Amino acid sequence: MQLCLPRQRRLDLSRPVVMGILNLTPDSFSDGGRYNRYDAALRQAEQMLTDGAVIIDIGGESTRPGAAAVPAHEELARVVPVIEALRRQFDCVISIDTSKAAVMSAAVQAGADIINDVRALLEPGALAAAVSAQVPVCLMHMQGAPRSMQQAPQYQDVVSEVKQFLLERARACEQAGIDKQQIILDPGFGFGKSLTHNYVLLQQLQQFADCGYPLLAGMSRKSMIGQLLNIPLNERLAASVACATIAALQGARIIRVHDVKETVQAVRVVTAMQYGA
Ligand SMILES: Nc1nc2[nH]c(SCCc3ccc(S(N)(=O)=O)cc3)nc2c(=O)[nH]1
Repeated sequence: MQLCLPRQRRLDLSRPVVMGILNLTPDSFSDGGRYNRYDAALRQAEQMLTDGAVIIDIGGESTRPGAAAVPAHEELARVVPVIEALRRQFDCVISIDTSKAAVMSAAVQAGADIINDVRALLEPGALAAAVSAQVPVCLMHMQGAPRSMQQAPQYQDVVSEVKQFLLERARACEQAGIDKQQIILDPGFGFGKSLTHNYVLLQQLQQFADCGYPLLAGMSRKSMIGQLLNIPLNERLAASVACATIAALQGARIIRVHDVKETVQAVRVVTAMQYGA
């Protein structure tokens, strides 16, 4: 299980790897101007790489519940300079967390290696942009849109409906010319799912891992932890590591987290148990 990256590089996914989250939205950095945010972002990326992150996931538009849309020019201004700097300074894998075709193209041009789209390439021009970019793509399930997705999530059978959506999107990508080996699937924890929906997806995660595509799981600090334990964002480390461990045990190959150091340690324990110390 390998992804083919630009510049003849490859990413081996025969074991789970940790993806560190680099949020470039203004609300995610204690305020300072654009340069302070840029500088802080590079320092945070370096720390995550030191802590063992294999992929840095860069996002310029918040997709948390209730988030407002960000215009393409603003998203570009946030992500392109950071991708260029990371590409110059580190030999890491960079993913761009975006749904906009223009941002996908510019980000890959600037040095991004993977397109991570929470809208599964359904936005106008996104599929064509991903095909042209010739990079791996992560297709994630979301019910509704960030502004309203958590108001009343509804499913007859959350596992089969999410799985069916992902397989349909994967087929569309393959028919458009994206190689099957370049497609990653993701059930989208917290994106139009109730607490119960999230835990049923987590309980049945092996079914997604068995679909024939590498699986990405992102539960770090999300409401499936906050609502369950009634604790604030900065107290969700232990339960986030528990979620990461459970996902790795069920075959997830990319674990998307804020707390890289602790998650790398937990994933290392899982791989020692599964494949030998
Ligand atoms: N592939 C992939 N990309 C992602 N990008 C993000 S940003 C998280 C936005 C958010 C925050 C909080 C909640 S909530 N209501 O569960 O607390 C939902 C969504 N996440 C993911 C994810 O999972 N996969």
